[in-house]
Amino acid sequence: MDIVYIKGLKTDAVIGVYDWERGIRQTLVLDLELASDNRAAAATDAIEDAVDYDAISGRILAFVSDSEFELIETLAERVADIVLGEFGIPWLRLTLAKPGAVAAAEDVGVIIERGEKP
Ligand SMILES: Nc1nc2c(c(=O)[nH]1)N=C([C@H](O)[C@@H](O)CO)CN2
Repeated sequence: MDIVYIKGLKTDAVIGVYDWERGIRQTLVLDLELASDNRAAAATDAIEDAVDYDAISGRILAFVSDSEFELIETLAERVADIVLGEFGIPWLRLTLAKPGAVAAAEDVGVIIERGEKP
């Protein structure tokens, strides 16, 4: 199994459980590891045969920046659903960080793995 990855994908959204969080936008940072078989793309040298990290990044940014969930768990799950369902990715590991949420921590977040490893 090969990996195509996206690291440090940053945007902001309305996210949080507290009242004061519902009226502001906060930074979110995503890292993704996407299962792939890179040999097909390498053989043809064609983007159609590759896991297109640019297309996936754009879709995620559009979704996250429009979202208004309370929990980062919910947002992470929805992003995983989109990537698995719309891009034919069989397995992923997704890290969603909310830097600044805990003042004394560098960042906090969740890590999920979804799908089946090929
Ligand atoms: N496991 C989680 N814990 C907390 C979350 C969350 O989304 N998942 N959110 C908050 C608050 O919104 C926090 O980010 C405010 O600083 C607290 N704990």
